[in-house]
Amino acid sequence: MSKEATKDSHNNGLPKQPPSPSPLRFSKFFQPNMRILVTGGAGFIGSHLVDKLMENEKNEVIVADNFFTGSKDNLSKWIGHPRFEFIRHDVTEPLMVEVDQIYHLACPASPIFYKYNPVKTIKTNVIGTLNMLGLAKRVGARILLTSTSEVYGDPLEHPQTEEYWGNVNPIGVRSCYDEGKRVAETLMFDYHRQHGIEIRIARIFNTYGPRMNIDDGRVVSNFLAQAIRGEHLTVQAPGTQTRSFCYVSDMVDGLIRLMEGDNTGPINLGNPGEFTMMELAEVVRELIDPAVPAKIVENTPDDPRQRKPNITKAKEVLGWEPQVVLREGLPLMEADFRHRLGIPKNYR
Ligand SMILES: NC(=O)c1ccc[n+]([C@@H]2O[C@H](COP(=O)([O-])OP(=O)(O)OC[C@H]3O[C@@H](n4cnc5c(N)ncnc54)[C@H](O)[C@@H]3O)[C@@H](O)[C@H]2O)c1
Ligand SMILES: O=c1ccn([C@@H]2O[C@H](COP(=O)(O)OP(=O)(O)O[C@H]3OC[C@@H](O)[C@H](O)[C@H]3O)[C@@H](O)[C@H]2O)c(=O)[nH]1
Repeated sequence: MSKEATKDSHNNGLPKQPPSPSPLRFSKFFQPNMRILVTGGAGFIGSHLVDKLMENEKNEVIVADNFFTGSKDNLSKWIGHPRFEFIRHDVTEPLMVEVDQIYHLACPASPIFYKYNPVKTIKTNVIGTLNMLGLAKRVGARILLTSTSEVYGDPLEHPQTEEYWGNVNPIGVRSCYDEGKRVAETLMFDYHRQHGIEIRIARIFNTYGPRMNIDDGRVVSNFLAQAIRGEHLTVQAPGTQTRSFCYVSDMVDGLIRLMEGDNTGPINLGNPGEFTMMELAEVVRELIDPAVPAKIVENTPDDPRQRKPNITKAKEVLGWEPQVVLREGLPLMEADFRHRLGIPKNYR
């Protein structure tokens, strides 16, 4: 690509050519085919993504994480591996590394954590994404943002397609997260149009699986931990609100396909199986302990009343659809939770 092409601010309305990869990425003795940065790689989805990327011997993986909700335990098997590197880093600060791809996941995802310090959450989404885009621009890397179904807010269109612009409260207690992700998407497209950065955007719907924080506060981890401990399940009112739950291995597969493919997105990634929270509680009771009751408790403001992805686009452009249904995925997560809680099956 000529320098002129990058300078051309008109370019017939088309995005600019992507910048060339930095030659500095070859600066080490080991020359991977792909040097990949995963921000938020010590978290739930990030650590499963790292496991999958590390399966490919030609990949070198660098994780940057500040451990706000992530944990070293999630990456323990890779510490010391020659193709793996960990950097304790907050994405609200600039990062200088030479990489080919950036999976940008860093952001607290559970409502209790993202509401805990909302100013930090929005800084993470806005300044953190700006920093990662700046890095992508400097080194010529392709960058994938894990956006969220929360960009649809309390959706008036159901199921949600990527064309739906959403119904979001800009000043509510969830706005630091959902508006933060909306700005992050805007930044991604502005860098793409203005600087030719290669971007990918995944809109992730509720994802569950092993390694979620036990006290994460999200509904699947809460219900499982409660059922295993023999405590009542806390169904937040009214209990008729719906979500669609995707198993983490399916999500990781979708993210890698998106990164490797040609489509910028945004693309919905999620499992279209839709459940009310009452139904989810029933499935958990049935699988784990029918003796534990489900109780209705108070909800928090602006809780979306329904959510289900339309995944036609993911099927068409990525050849992707989830393989693991809820009744298969929950027992896999139960085994991990029992192990970590030290409560074997048939304990009580
Ligand atoms: N799990 C889901 O259901 C879901 C749904 C939609 C979108 N997502 C998105 O996927 C990504 C990962 O979610 P998750 O469920 O694995 O959450 P998680 O909380 O387990 O992981 C987030 C990781 O980001 C790190 N982090 C947070 N702020 C940071 C900062 N300022 N600098 C560096 N690291 C920081 C945390 O320490 C953690 O390791 C997030 O971007 C989230 O918004 C998740
Ligand atoms: O103990 C609980 C926790 C939650 N809930 C309900 O379960 C539903 C799901 O709540 P969660 O906290 O698991 O997650 P939410 O769907 O609200 O948000 C999630 O959406 C997608 C991602 O971006 C994030 O992971 C997170 O923001 C809500 O209706 C909530 O009211 C319960 O009934 N009981």
